Amino acid sequence: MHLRDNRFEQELLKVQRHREYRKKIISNYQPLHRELYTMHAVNFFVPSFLKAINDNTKESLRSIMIEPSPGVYTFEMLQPHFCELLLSEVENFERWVHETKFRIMRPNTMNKYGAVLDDFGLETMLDKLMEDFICPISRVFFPEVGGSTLDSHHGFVVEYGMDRDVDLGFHVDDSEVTLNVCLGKQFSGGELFFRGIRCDNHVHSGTEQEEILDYSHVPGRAVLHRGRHRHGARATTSGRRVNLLLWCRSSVFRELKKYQKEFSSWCGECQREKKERQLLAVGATKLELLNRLQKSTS
Ligand SMILES: O=C(O)CCC(=O)C(=O)O
Ligand SMILES: [Fe+2]
Repeated sequence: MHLRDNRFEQELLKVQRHREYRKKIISNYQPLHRELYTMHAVNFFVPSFLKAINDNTKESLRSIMIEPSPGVYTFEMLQPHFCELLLSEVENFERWVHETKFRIMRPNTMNKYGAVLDDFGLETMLDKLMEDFICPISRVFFPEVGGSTLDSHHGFVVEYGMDRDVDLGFHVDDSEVTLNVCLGKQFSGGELFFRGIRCDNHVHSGTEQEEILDYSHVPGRAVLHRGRHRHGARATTSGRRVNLLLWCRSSVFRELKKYQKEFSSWCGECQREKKERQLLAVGATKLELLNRLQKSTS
């Protein structure tokens, strides 16, 4: 068997196993707040957010946004009541996990706590959230990384506190666009820090002064950024912080990226290198012209 076939088989097996895992949870876990499992926009979102999405113009979306650093957008999004319900649903799920001793998968390798919302029945609702409420925004603000063609997601909550994860290391997300909304509860610390957008080749390169941003989470308030925007979360020093994360992906963008390797217009370092090459080229042309002028006048 070819290596490629083998890898394909393994991938298929993984998908099948995950499907079984999900089925097992969903057929055994009893949701506490059924109203969370289908999209009820009026109950979920604050009126300013709903209006901007309904108007669906660049201006209306801009009007609810703050952009504290290029490429990081924050806006009021979730109603306090929705945050409370989701927090209580997650607690209920965790109680069930504890009581049944079900071995759950964590959201990713960086977290010891937290839960994948897609795994216990919230996938359809989160798909709608991405399609109808995030895509209209990312289409306008992140078109160069597939913001208009988001077609799959990974939805989860992260939990920080003294008896949970404390902080989150510097990383990039496996997403084109990431939505991060604070659900509560009461906490201090836990700031998000950003350090500029980078492609695979430049992910470890230095940071420019203007790329540095520290953002303090506010319950109900969303942060939207490119997955390739380098970031991390500082220690939550007291209380408990829970955030909803939606890593949104575009298969179209991922396919296109394979054929467009040498220059990523969205990477800060690629842009700087391009500018430097242009400056060098301009300098060389000037020198050449000067040489010719000198020759013709001597
Ligand atoms: O804790 C946070 O707010 C950041 C979480 C995050 O960046 C992630 O899970 O990818
Ligand atoms: Fe992240």
